[in-house]
Amino acid sequence: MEHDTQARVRISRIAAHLNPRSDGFQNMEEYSGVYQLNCLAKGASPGFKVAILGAAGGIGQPLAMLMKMNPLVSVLHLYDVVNTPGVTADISHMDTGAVVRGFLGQQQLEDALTGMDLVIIPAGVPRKPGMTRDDLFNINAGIVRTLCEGIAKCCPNAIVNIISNPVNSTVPIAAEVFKKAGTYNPKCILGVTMLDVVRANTFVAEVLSLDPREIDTPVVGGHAGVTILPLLSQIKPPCSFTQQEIEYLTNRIQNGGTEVVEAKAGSGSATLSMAYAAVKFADACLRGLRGDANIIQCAYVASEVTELPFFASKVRLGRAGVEEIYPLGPLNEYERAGLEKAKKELAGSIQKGVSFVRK
Ligand SMILES: NC(=O)C1=CN([C@@H]2O[C@H](COP(=O)(O)OP(=O)(O)OC[C@H]3O[C@@H](n4cnc5c(N)ncnc54)[C@H](O)[C@@H]3O)[C@@H](O)[C@H]2O)C=CC1
Ligand SMILES: O=C([O-])CC(=O)C(=O)O
Repeated sequence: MEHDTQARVRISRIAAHLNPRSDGFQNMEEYSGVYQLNCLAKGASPGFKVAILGAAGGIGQPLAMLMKMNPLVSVLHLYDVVNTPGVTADISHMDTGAVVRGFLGQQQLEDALTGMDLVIIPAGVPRKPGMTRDDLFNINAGIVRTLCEGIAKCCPNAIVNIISNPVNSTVPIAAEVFKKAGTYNPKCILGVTMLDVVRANTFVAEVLSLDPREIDTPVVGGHAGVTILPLLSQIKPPCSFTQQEIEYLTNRIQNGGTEVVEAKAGSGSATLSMAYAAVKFADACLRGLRGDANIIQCAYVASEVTELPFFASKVRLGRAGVEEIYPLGPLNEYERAGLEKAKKELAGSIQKGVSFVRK
């Protein structure tokens, strides 16, 4: 009995230390037992602190699970406006190093963000068949703005990975929010276009009967329709295609998201492949933060590669976030024509995002 009481006191102290405002959970009474035991079971291992905003969603849940498995993560904060107690309790039982804490609702956003090194944002509504990514703007623009206001206040130096669509506009929205707050660092805000690269590698490997893990396809521009521009002429190792294969691959990569939206027939868009891509990208950001050399990925960032203020291209990730942005390299005629189409659409999406915050 005596022993039990002492153990309980010790557990509460550790829980309070790890999450001093844990009483914010709406269902904390039922939840606290699970949470506190979890905290006692694990100590924080050395590594990075990562928050996922939208952690209870279709992308958020598998993303949270995969980040819990990442040895570079010591603390994982799961934030959403619904269901985080359940998701947190569930994921916290995984016997990996990261300590998991859940945060529910706007009043806990600041606690979720304080001290974070990397913030990943998959919050917002997904597409249904017949919609474009831009059709999500009206709802998702406001969500991303609010979340970025929190980041600008609580962890202005964190690297931010933006998944919420339309990425072509939500990244400019984030930049404007940070500018308003006086904490804008263009090296830290990255639109996640990794799924386009993942798809490109998969589809190219299918066409050439190769292992997708051996293929590295740069995909530049943005993340919607014609703004997704795969540079098949620059694949490593070099590959050659017929014109018919080039057109098939470009079209399939540009419409990969729609392919999934239609197959899911109203129940959402890509979640599992997106979580995989998001973790691949987040892991690259963390390895960059750790100081690993030569971490190069495609991302949609503030850029001078074209005349547009934002553009996706290969970037080198490091301790400061985006440390170098690579030029597009030599394009063939087909890619040059694609670039012109991409830039035209991107210009409008960027302007729409900027005006949303400035208005
Ligand atoms: N960048 C990319 O390559 C991709 C982007 N996406 C986008 O990711 C977003 C999320 O997709 P899913 O996870 O499938 O949607 P979902 O609807 O399954 O999950 C979204 C989650 O966001 C949460 N949420 C809503 N408002 C919030 C707020 N203010 N703060 C925190 N959380 C909030 C919801 O409660 C929900 O749990 C969509 O906008 C989708 O278009 C999806 C696939 C690929
Ligand atoms: O297509 C969508 O709406 C989701 C997305 O961005 C993708 O799967 O690439």
